[in-house]
Amino acid sequence: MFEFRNISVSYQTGNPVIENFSLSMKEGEIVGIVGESGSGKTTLIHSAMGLLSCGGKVTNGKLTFFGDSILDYSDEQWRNIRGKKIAMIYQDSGAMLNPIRKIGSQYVEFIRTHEKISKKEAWNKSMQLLEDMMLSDVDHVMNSYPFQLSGGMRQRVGIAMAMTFSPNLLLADEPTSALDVTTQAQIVRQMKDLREIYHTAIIFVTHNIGLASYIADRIVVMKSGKIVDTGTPEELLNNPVSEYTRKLLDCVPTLEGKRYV
Ligand SMILES: Nc1ncnc2c1ncn2[C@@H]1O[C@H](COP(=O)(O)OP(=O)(O)OP(=O)(O)O)[C@@H](O)[C@H]1O
Repeated sequence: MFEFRNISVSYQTGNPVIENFSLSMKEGEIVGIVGESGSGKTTLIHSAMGLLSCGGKVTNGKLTFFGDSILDYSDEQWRNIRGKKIAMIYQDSGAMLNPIRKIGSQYVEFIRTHEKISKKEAWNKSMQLLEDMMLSDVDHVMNSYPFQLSGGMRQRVGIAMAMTFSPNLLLADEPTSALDVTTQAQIVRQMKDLREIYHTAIIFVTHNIGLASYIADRIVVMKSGKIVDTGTPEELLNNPVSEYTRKLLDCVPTLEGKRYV
């Protein structure tokens, strides 16, 4: 469905920050990308969204979406897939919301820029998606300003908006790291449920290999822009190839020899 084939990425400053990275995503698959700060995780998912900043460029390799080479896409082609077929959520997706407009009016406008439906239909669709994210009292949420919601509620709104058009691929950049552990656990569980409802594939970027093991079908460990390990959570937990993965695993708490991820 989506493939990074042997890609390298550089910024204007020179040396590649990602080198020969390959990953092929299946429909509905969740892949966790794990690595320390600066390993290239955000650069990788920005490249998949056509959003590399500051002169960042894919200098080698191919990115394909259902067989189409997206590196050759025009602005118009990008507009048709970005937000609709490939969506993204951030550490604080609420920060993307306009602080002086209520959630409902922003959500309705967002839907109507991509789909020709009435305001009422867009309102009802927003309410349904917020309910899918387990937000209670969605009327209240729709009539609130972003600052009137908690961080966890804003993040749920951001995820609901990203899921609006049942994207084929959701790029999630540390989507829960700004939240307390209880909210983090609830949202990760809900993201797994969303995959069941919408069959969306998810690339879940995180520093936390324990969290990746919980949510992902497959984990890719990155260090300095390169893949150093890959496998199912079970394979990586029981049989890590690289020393770096072993060090990440050492940070996961154990009790009587059992690792608690
Ligand atoms: N706009 C930019 N211009 C130049 N170099 C950049 C730019 N953005 C990132 N880099 C460099 O690319 C490398 C990878 O950064 P990136 O943000 O992708 O890593 P990351 O794994 O997502 O880190 P973090 O977990 O801290 O978000 C780093 O060496 C960083 O300094």
